[in-house]
Amino acid sequence: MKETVMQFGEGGFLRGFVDYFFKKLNDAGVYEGKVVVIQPIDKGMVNMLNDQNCEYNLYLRGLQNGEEVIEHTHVDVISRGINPYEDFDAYMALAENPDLRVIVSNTTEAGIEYLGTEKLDDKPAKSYPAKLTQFLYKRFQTGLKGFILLPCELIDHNADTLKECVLKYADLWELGDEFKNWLLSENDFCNTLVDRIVTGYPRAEAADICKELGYTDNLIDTAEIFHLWVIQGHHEDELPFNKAGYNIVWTDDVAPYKKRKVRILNGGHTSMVLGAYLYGLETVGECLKDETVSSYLKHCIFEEIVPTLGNTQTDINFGKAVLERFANPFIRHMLLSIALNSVSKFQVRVLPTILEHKEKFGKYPEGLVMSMAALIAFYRTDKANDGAEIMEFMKTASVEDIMKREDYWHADLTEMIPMVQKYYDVIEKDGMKAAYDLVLNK
Ligand SMILES: NC(=O)c1ccc[n+]([C@@H]2O[C@H](COP(=O)([O-])OP(=O)(O)OC[C@H]3O[C@@H](n4cnc5c(N)ncnc54)[C@H](O)[C@@H]3O)[C@@H](O)[C@H]2O)c1
Ligand SMILES: O=P(O)(O)OC[C@@H](O)[C@@H](O)[C@H](O)[C@H](O)CO
Repeated sequence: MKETVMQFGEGGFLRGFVDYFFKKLNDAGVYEGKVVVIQPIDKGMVNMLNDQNCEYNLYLRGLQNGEEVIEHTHVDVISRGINPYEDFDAYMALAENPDLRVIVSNTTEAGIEYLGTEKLDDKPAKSYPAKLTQFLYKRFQTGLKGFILLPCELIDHNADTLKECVLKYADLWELGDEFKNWLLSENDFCNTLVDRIVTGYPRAEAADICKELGYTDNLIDTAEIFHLWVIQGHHEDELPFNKAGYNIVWTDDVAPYKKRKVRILNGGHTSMVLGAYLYGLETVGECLKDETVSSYLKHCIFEEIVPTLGNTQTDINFGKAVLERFANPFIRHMLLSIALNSVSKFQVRVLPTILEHKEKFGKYPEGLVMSMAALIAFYRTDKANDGAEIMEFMKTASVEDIMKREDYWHADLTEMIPMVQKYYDVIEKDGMKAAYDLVLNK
């Protein structure tokens, strides 16, 4: 089968998300094309992929309407893996393939960067955008059609940032205006938002799974069933994921989807985990099983976050899906891992809801404000994990001084100090249970 998709990255996320969708597209008979995988950095796993004919088993596991569901897919949509550090020519030769049409990537939050130190004739250039520029320039020279680019990196405006980096390399390497015009007019850099928890290789269960399969698979992948891929652009005719039954949204603006996801899912996590840890729990699953903490989470999501967003049916449904996802018995998500860098997460994921709630309803939301007090109490413990300065300051500074750190919160929070102080005192004197009860009017 022809190769139509080039994928930068061979990690668990892309294999449990993008490759799964292309596999299902092919199976549904609405698309014909394989994915060729490029290893973005010199140390990687394309050899492992090639060693097993680029096939692997993916297990999607979770709750659907309260029932445990497991979906097993033997993914065979990847044609081959190329390591450009070992075979740069094979990588560049792909530019001459007229069938190649889509470029996807997940190079972590660090991958889309402009270094400015590489040369056009490096084999290959170091950063992902530089490698991509080498490739796109070759494509331009062939006179073939441009690409649909779907970066999956979890950074704001992922495609715009990638395009900016490529344009900078075009300037650095003096590739000319004609190339830059082609880049802008013949290629569509689509911002995307990806949402699926991919838990990767199931170390503890792998031996049993291989026994059942009857062969060794070193690249077994696991993920939740839920998926959402929002793509800013309109290529639904060429990539008819929806016809294959998947929740891929083509839109003119990815921003509202991102806001919903960050405020409800990530905001739900960040407002819950610090207090829940102080309360004595370890995982998100335990929180959902605990009556007090799950009531608190539901209160934050459905009484505070969702109403602030606008209380649309879509917001409510997303909130319900998040509860089911958090309760997924197959995922052991540690509170302390979510707690990493909570100060900046709180500023982006929770605080905007608190401030908008006050603006919209004239009062601060009790549950989320309490979570700020819990955050301060958590940073007094030795479990906090954040920048050195933040940890040192947060450990001993007064609630008032912490609230006044506009460099942390990017807002003036003076008005909120008495409320946060009240909850902080309750947590310190009577413990988390008392703070939860106060929020829930018990
Ligand atoms: N696992 C999830 O649930 C999930 C969900 C959504 C998004 N993500 C994001 O995906 C990323 C992790 O992906 P994964 O779970 O497949 O992990 P992984 O470690 O299996 O894969 C990481 C991939 O990124 C590449 N990479 C790493 N550093 C790079 C760099 N500096 N430049 C270019 N490429 C680089 C690696 O070569 C590899 O292909 C994280 O950034 C995470 O935020 C993960
Ligand atoms: O990955 P982080 O540390 O930025 O945030 C922790 C979680 O909120 C996050 O991993 C979610 O589970 C994920 O964003 C779901 O798509």
